[in-house]
Amino acid sequence: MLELKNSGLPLYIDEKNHVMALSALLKYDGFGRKTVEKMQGLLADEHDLPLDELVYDVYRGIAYPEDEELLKKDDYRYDITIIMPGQVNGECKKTSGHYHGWNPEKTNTYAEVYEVIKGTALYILQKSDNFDAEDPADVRVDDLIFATVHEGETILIPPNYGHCSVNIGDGPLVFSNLAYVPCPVHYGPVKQFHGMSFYVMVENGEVKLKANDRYVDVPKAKFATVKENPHLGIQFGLPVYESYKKNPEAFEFLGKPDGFVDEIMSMLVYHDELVK
Ligand SMILES: O=P(O)(O)OC[C@H]1O[C@](O)(CO)[C@@H](O)[C@@H]1O
Repeated sequence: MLELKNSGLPLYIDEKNHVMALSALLKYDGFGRKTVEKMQGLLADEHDLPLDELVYDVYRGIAYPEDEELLKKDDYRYDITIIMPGQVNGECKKTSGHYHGWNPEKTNTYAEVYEVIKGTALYILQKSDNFDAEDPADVRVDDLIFATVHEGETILIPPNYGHCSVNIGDGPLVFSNLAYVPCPVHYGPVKQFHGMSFYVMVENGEVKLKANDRYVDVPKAKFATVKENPHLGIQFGLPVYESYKKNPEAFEFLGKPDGFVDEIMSMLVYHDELVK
């Protein structure tokens, strides 16, 4: 068992099967598992799929019992996702991908915190102002960012961006999320197009992006890494769980995205090409 030290919590991963173990000091609400079978309709190449192969596990609602009241008051939830290593017909293992719903004012959709605890993540961020169009075929992508996040770093998923997490490392990808519980989650606009606007493949050992032709007029992709922002509670080396406990007010942007969009976007650092 390997301790997931970057989480700041007593969490462990079995190095053989990548299943997580939690200390009895922590409580958690439940566990969800996605196999290749459940990812059908979202993958780049669906010929001869290894249906039983594991893609990712999500452990929801992790907390120390004494922190439950704080999390409940703010309406936040702390979860851990483990995306397995490897590819499915050449495509890196990934989550389903979804868009968050609007805030009550319909000015912005909700943000989310993703902290990479182990491995390397590529987050596909695609902005769509009409992700909830009556006819999902009308959905257009207005901006596209591939953000690479390394172990020990954290990304804020900006409001208004659909997102999908991809494991581009050699081992398992373990990341936590701090999310606003009332946030609606929309899977339809991603499923309609059979995934996000690009698939992340491995060809001859190299990570390659493959356009999903079902989308039209996708803007030129941008490539990014991330930087810290202590004002929003994000300091690399300080686990998100601890940072939240120390200063819960810093995470106000989760439930109230208005007024934070530019600051969140400014945490992305742009590059000319995909960062590995
Ligand atoms: O399979 P789903 O529902 O898209 O969930 C995958 C991801 O979304 C989250 O629920 C949060 O956005 C994570 O816990 C998880 O990584």
